[in-house]
Amino acid sequence: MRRYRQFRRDPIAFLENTKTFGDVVKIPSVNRQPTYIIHHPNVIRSILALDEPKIIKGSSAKVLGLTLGEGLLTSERPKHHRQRRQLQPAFHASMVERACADIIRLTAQHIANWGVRGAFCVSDALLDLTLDIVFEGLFGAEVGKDRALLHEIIECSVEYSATRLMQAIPMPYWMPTPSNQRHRRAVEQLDGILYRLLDSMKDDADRPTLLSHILHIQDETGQPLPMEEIRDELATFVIGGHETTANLLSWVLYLLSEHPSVTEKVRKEVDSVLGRRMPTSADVHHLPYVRQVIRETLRLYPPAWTMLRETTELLTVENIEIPARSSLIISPYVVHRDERWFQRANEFIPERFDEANAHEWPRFAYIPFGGGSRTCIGNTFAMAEATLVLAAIVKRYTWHHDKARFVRPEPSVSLRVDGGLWATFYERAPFYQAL
Ligand code: HEM
Repeated sequence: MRRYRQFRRDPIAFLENTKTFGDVVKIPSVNRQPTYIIHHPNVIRSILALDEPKIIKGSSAKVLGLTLGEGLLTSERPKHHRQRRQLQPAFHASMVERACADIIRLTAQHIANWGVRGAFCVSDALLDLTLDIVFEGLFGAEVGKDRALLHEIIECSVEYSATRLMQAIPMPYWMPTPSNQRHRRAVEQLDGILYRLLDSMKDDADRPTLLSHILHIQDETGQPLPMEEIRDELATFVIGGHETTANLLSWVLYLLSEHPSVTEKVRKEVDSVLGRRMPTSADVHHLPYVRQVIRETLRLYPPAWTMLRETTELLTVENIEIPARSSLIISPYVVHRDERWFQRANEFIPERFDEANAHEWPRFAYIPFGGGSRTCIGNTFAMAEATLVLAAIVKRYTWHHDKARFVRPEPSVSLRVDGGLWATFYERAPFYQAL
């Protein structure tokens, strides 16, 4: 119980400390289900990719499922296989390319007044931007008058899920506790917004977006997906697809503000590639240093800081036996900072991702987007989005974060900046403001 309390108080420090006990560390059970913390890339590979038939998401998916239902993130086999097969084509490079136009337009609108605001919470501003990008870029719809309510609903359900995921024995969901009731109300409101969105999109389903792709999916008998399943996918993309990228961008802005020489290199690249013009989707692949900065930020502050699994059968890997019905915790945050795979692991060195350098780490030592059949379906989209948003910000502004506020990670469902990142932005010379 003492260990469990330590975990709840500071999960990241707890997970990091367990590294000193080995590559697979067993934590005694508080609910008759032993927990194993996994630190070795080979064991991670086995869990995420090689031994998938013995692994499920289990209770963590059930917790997130209270909000997301059985969408792609929370479903189990065989439903997950079918959903992945149906949804994968929507994430084709051509869809990402089409969405880039929305990303660039929305970024220009959202950042337009950052230079006259003084210090503000840029993490909140990024959440607002990435929410619009999911709605307009992926659904072809506007957030509209539901914006404030939607942020509130998402915050309520994320907080609720984060708390419940950390509880060894959570209160049953049917009990009318204040937090259960608040969560139920939030889910009802979310349903209202998503079903209204679906209603309004029926006549516009021919625009090539992720949403229209979902609306056109048919089963073997030619039937469309049930409305409840479409709702679950939309909830998954809204909640899974915006805070992760917003948090990533907050951490990028923080790290750049702390590392002026890296910022200078980024600025040089952005200025030389874009000159006076706006970024376009083609620039995503012509800004290699920007992408290295993003990859290195994903290493140090991976938004998905843990991945949770359960065994359904005995798993034997690297001579270690993990019994059936065990909980498994993989922490990209901890694995990414392991000196065995990354030299000067706690330092921000984007050059380690330079294509010219041989990447010497084992494949599953760098897993910001997971691995195996449950790899993030939005990874290409997220990388394109982060690259374009960062390029647009760098082109127009310099900034520094508020050093009076201590910046540290808050491990919620994804890895936030605790209290949000506060920063002041300054317009660069007009030549660079062509956005
Ligand atoms: C920086 C941004 C992002 C990060 C770091 C990230 C990370 C991840 C990770 C680690 C997983 C695997 C979770 C697990 O195995 O338990 C995942 C799954 C997923 N992500 Fe992302 N993600 C990001 C952005 C996005 C975006 C933009 C979308 C949607 C457009 C998205 C949609 C999903 C979905 C639907 C899944 C479930 C995939 C499946 O189980 O088949 N993510 N993400």
